[in-house]
Amino acid sequence: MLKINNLYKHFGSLVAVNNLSMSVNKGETVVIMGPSGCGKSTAIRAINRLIEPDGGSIFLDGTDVTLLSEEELRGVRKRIGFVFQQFNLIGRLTAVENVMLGLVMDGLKREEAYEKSLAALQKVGLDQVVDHRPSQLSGGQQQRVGIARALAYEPDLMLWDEPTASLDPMLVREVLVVMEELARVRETTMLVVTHEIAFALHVADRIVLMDKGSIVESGAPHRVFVNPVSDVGRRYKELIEYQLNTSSRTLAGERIAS
Ligand SMILES: Nc1ncnc2c1ncn2[C@@H]1O[C@H](COP(=O)(O)OP(=O)(O)OP(=O)(O)O)[C@@H](O)[C@H]1O
Repeated sequence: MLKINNLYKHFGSLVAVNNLSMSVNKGETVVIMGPSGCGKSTAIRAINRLIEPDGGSIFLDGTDVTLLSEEELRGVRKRIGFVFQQFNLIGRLTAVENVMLGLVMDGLKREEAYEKSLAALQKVGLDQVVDHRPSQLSGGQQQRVGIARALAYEPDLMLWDEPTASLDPMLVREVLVVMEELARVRETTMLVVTHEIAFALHVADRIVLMDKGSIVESGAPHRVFVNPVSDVGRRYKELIEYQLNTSSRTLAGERIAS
């Protein structure tokens, strides 16, 4: 479905993505993780050329998107759903109107756009609030509208760039549950940039770890986090062990201060 070869991107003297090669098979959920600033967002944004790569190729179903004209790219972008950290909803439109907007602008009849949008909102569990405006929705619900907006296109590939990063921690779970369900159904191939370790451990088919613009290791979550071969992998392993250990000690009633 997606094959990236030797992707390269620099900003002035800073090399943000260096010789990155990876692939995602149809129906797979692949999670990219790594320290802040290691190039995850740059890499994922290069796939639909929100960021123009400086080198390498990106094949989506055999088509190299780096070679497409602006018009051809518009067609390909419809097959790629993108969920950002910011929801970017339009405040004066209702949830369903926010989802419909792109479809109508792309020439779909209003009724058809409405039906598709309702179905997408149902998939993210928002069928009860389709007429609410963003200000009437929680952050988690707003992000689910953002997800529905991408799903309404029935994309072949969904790209997620830290979809929970701007959410109140109490609302993160509801978005992760929606993502988990989409991964489970496997209609959509997913490439996810996230710092949510539990999601990566539980849901990813494969983890890709980056550091300083390059992939330092990749593999099944259990292998990467239990037997890491990179410094970044070992740091994640330590973090998981710390979180598990402190959570279980606290649940057992053991606390530093009482
Ligand atoms: N438009 C830009 N102009 C200049 N430098 C940029 C630009 N976008 C990103 N960078 C730099 O490129 C590097 C990679 O950034 P990127 O956002 O891809 O990292 P990231 O791994 O997604 O980080 P985070 O986890 O904090 O979101 C960083 O050093 C960043 O400051």
